[in-house]
Amino acid sequence: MLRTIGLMSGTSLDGVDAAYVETDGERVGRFGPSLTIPYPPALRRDLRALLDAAPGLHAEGRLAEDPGMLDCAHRLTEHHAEAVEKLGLPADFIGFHGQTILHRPATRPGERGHTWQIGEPTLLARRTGVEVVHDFRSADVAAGGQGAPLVPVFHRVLAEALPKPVAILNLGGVGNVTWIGPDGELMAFDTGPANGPLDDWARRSLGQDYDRDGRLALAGQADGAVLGRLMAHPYLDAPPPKSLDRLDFDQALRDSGAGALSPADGAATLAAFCAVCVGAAARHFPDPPIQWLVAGGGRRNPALMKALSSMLEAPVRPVEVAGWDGDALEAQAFGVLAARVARGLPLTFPGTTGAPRPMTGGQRVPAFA
Ligand SMILES: Nc1ncnc2c1ncn2[C@@H]1O[C@H](COP(=O)(O)OP(=O)(O)OP(=O)(O)O)[C@@H](O)[C@H]1O
Ligand SMILES: CC(=O)N[C@H]1[C@@H]2OC[C@@H](O2)[C@@H](O)[C@@H]1O[C@H](C)C(=O)O
Repeated sequence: MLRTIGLMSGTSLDGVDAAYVETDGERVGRFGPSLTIPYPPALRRDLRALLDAAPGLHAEGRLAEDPGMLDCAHRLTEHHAEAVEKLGLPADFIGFHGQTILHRPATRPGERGHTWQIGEPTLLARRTGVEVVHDFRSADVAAGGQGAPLVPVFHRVLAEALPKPVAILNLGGVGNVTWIGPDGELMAFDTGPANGPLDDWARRSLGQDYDRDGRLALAGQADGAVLGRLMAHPYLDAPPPKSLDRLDFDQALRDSGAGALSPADGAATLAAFCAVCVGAAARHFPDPPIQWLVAGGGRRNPALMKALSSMLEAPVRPVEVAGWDGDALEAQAFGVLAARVARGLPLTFPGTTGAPRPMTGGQRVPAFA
């Protein structure tokens, strides 16, 4: 077994999750401690500004040298190094996802896709003295895959003993789902917006980072007209494979008229829309799941969990019912993925990213003694 530390900083831009896992990439020997290092407010703000600017900078070919981007990459890497130091455990590999600032997979055959995760793997290897595995998505995108989601192969390891079919739903800034069939078949894709638009709404209407415990959403009513307009978005019916950039629905949300709703009704509508997207996702599965297991920060939002329960036919429960840690799951996944890279095992599959065949990926930066 390899001793790994997985590091994931998700689309919510709230910080970096770190988790220790002993694994050979195909099984987990032991989970160890995990922790989160929140990003300071200034870094969150700068990352958000970078996310907004990234499409324009990319189109002009200026993203790679953008001083703001380089500065953010450096600062967030320092927080990743701090997370590893705080865990304080010896490791053979670090799985370093980096911060996604732009995700544009190819939309048709022959088109060239792009996915950008920022961070300084060499700095991280120097600071920690541990070999760093990074750049998990670009080989898949270069081969015409979506480059996301990457966690499904880890979900399958976790769910080995569970009755199938089972659906594992991650509610981060964006939602993503893994359906696992009776023989371990995988179907995975991004469902739609999850906490991202809700967080933006809470920031605007409450001046808070998020709608804690869904209090605002629970006080409102979903608006049928706005919801109807959002439900017409072509992403929902599009067959998988498919994946999203954090801001892909921003224009549709602006056009939907949601901005004119009261704070509570707006939050209720966004929570309902997240659930509608998951309901639409379920229509793509080969067979209905026996249960839904929910990971990510959204499982802590009772408004989202309630909306999901009324939308879906099977029970919807946090992953903790299966004995997993819903806050550490994505970080753990990048430990397992680092081990898979080290062992030359595939990361992505036709059923997960639409890769043409099971694909290896990732790059390695050696440890500096
Ligand atoms: N108590 C809570 N009540 C309501 N929402 C919560 C609560 N705790 C966390 N959240 C939501 O969860 C979000 C963070 O989720 P998470 O850490 O899973 O996202 P992420 O990993 O950054 O995103 P992604 O999985 O898309 O990369 C917060 O921004 C917030 O919206
Ligand atoms: C491009 C990118 O960073 N995508 C993230 C994002 O956050 C959730 C969803 O969208 C998922 O597709 C992915 O993250 C997880 C870790 C994944 O690749 O499985």
